[in-house]
Formats: sequence, C-alpha cells, structure tokens
Amino acid sequence: MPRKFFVGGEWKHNESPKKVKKIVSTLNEAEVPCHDVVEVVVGPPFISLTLVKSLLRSDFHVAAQNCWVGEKAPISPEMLVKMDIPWVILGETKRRAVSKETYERVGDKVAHALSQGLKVIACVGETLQQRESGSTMSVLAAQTKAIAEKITNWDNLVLAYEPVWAIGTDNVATPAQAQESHYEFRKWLSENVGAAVAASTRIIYGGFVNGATCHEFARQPDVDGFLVGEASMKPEFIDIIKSATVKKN
Ligand SMILES: O=C(CO)COP(=O)(O)O
Repeated sequence: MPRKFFVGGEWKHNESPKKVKKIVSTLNEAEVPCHDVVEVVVGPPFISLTLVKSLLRSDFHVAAQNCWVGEKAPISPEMLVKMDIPWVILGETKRRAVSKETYERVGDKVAHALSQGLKVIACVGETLQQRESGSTMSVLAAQTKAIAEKITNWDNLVLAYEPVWAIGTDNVATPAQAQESHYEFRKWLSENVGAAVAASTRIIYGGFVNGATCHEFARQPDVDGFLVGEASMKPEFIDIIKSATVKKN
C-alpha cells in the first residue's frame, strides 16, 4: 500500500489564542487535496489545544506537543485520549536537547502513548557535530532502536527526521541530502525491524521546509511528507500541504 503523504505543523510556543484563531481560519478556508491524498495534523501549544480542536476543520487533526509516561503525569496520554486529541509529537529536538530526554526516555514515551491509543509523530535527528563526524546513521539507528525495542505495532507511528543542524540555522539541507538520509534510514528499518515496516512507515522531513522549497523535497522518493515549524503558522503552510500532489504526478 502506498504511504499517504503526511504534513504536520509544529506551532511550538509561538501563538496566542487570538493568533491561533486566525491561523485556524486560514486553514479552514483553504482548498487542499482530499484526505485520501494527504493527512494533515497541527500541533498547537497546550494552552490552545482545545480551542484548536473545537475550531479546526474535521479533515485536519490535532496533536499535542508532548506528553509524559503514566496516568498521574502532568499531561498523560490517557488525558489526551479523554480529550479526544488523536496525535502527539514526541522526541522533538528541543525535548532531546533542552529537556535532556534520553533515547530510552523518548522510547518509553512513544511506547506508552501508542499503548494508550494515541498516534505518534516521533522525531529523530543528528546534531551538526554528529553529522560532521559521520555519525548521522548511527544516531538515527540508536534513537529508533530505543523505540523499536518497546513496540510491536508500527501502524500508528510516523517518524520525523529532523536534522538538528538545519533547524533555525543558516545550514539548509538540500532535497538530495534529505533523500540520502531518508533512504539510509528506511534501509536501516528494513534490515533491523522488517521489510513490511520499512515499506509502510512514513518518514517525514522536518528541516526548515517552506512554501518555496516543499515541492522539490516532496519529489524525493523516500520523503513522505513534512514536519513544519515556522512556516506552519503562515499561509504558505497551505502550499506545503498541496505539495502532496507532487507524489501523484
Ligand atoms: O523543528 C521543526 C519541526 O518540529 C522544524 O522547524 P522549522 O520548519 O522551523 O525548521
């Protein structure tokens, strides 16, 4: 079965409820390819989660930006499920770098969220230093192994490759560099998890994609969509969603 294109928006800490309403109304009015062609998920900050959920068009979905392990956690998967929030983003670069979440911790969180019925966007990616020392694939492998050891069903998991060195810096990765990493990553999945998982799991790209660059990235055979930061709060997010049609051409 072909992998459905996936576009996620990570609004991070950026938006006030007032601005959130504006973004949501832009999204609601947009003409985009139908949900058979592209799956769209936006991740607002926690304070706007229920607001976005109540206003957003029904063919787009909402993700929490984080959750913890266990029912008594400050924001637990159990709680998100009760709030009817279907997705969560875990392992995002800031969680790993600033909150010092270890590979194991992210693996535990992914496994627990999946076990509670959430769908998960799990982020992996290497720093500039790791890339320059030639460790890109071993970092992706170790981060993904920490997840793979704890789960058996990959149906509700999307992997987001976020090269840390290409986020919020001047070092923009080229589509060819993204393809090379996605290709190697899928090969690793095939050899270490299984051919079926490698063929069906979406690997999306999250390294400063915008309305101008999305089409070329979308053309890459192993890029199954995007996790977008800054541009996901701008009208160009619609162009990024529409880049799904590149796969059909
Ligand atoms: O961090 C990202 C998604 O989580 C990507 O952010 P940018 O698209 O702003 O580079």
